[in-house]
Amino acid sequence: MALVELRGVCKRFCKGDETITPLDEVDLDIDAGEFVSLMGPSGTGKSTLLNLVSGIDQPDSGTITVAGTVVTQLSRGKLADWRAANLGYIFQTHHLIPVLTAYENIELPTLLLKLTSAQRQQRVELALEAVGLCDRANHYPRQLSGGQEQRVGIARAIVAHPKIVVADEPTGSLDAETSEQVQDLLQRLNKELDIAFLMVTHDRDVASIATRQLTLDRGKFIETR
Ligand SMILES: Nc1ncnc2c1ncn2[C@@H]1O[C@H](COP(=O)(O)OP(=O)(O)OP(=O)(O)O)[C@@H](O)[C@H]1O
Repeated sequence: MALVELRGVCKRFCKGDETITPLDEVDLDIDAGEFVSLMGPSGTGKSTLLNLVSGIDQPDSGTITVAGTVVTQLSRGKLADWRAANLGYIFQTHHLIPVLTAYENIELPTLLLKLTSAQRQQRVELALEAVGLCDRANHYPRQLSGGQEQRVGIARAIVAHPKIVVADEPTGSLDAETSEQVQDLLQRLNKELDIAFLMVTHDRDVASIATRQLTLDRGKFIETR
C-alpha cells in the first residue's frame, strides 16, 4: 500500500452560478520516501490538493488514505491529533509566531503529541540540527534572515518525524541563492530522514529536484517525469 492514496477524489467549488472542479475523479499514489513535485497554472487546484491530503479540507467524493489512516473518515477532533503526529506543512511564507523564539516556534507542534519534556527537547534539538540552526535557537523571527526563517518553518514541519511533508511553494518568496539552499535542504531531509514530500511549485528548476514530477491540468494529473 502506498503512503498516500487518493481514489476517485472529486473537489468542486461553487462561485456564483459557476462550478469549478479543481480535482475531477483523481487517483494518486505516493510511496514512502518519494519526492513528488506538482506544477500547473494558477487556480488549477494545487493548494486544494495539499489541503485535502492534510485533512484541512474534505473532498466531495472519493477517499484519501495517508499512512494507513483514511483521512476522509476522521472526525475534526481526531484530525488535529492525526495531523500533528503524521504530517508536516511548509508554507510559502513561514507563518512563524513573532513573539516566540526559533526553538519555541519549532516546539509548537510537539505540544499536541504525548511526549515527555525530555523527548520534546530532543525532537526540537534534532530538528534544529537537521536545518543547521542550532546557533539560532534563541533568536526571534525578526532577528533571522528570510532563509533562516524558512528553515525554522521547515524544522517545525519535520519536528514530529512525519512520514510526509506537504510544501506549498516553499521557495516562492526567496532569492535565487536562498532558494537553492532550501532546495538542497529539502532533498537532504528526503534522503536522510526518508520523509516523503509533495511540493507545489511554479518553478521548473525547483520541480526538477523531485523524483517524480506531476502537473495538474483541468482536474487531472499528468506525469511529466
Ligand atoms: N474555499 C473556496 N471556495 C471557493 N473557491 C475556492 C476555494 N478554494 C479554492 N477555490 C477555487 O478553486 C480553484 C483552485 O484553487 P487553488 O488555490 O487550489 O489553486 P492553485 O493551483 O493552488 O493556485 P495558485 O497557483 O494560484 O496558488 C480556484 O479557482 C479557486 O478560486
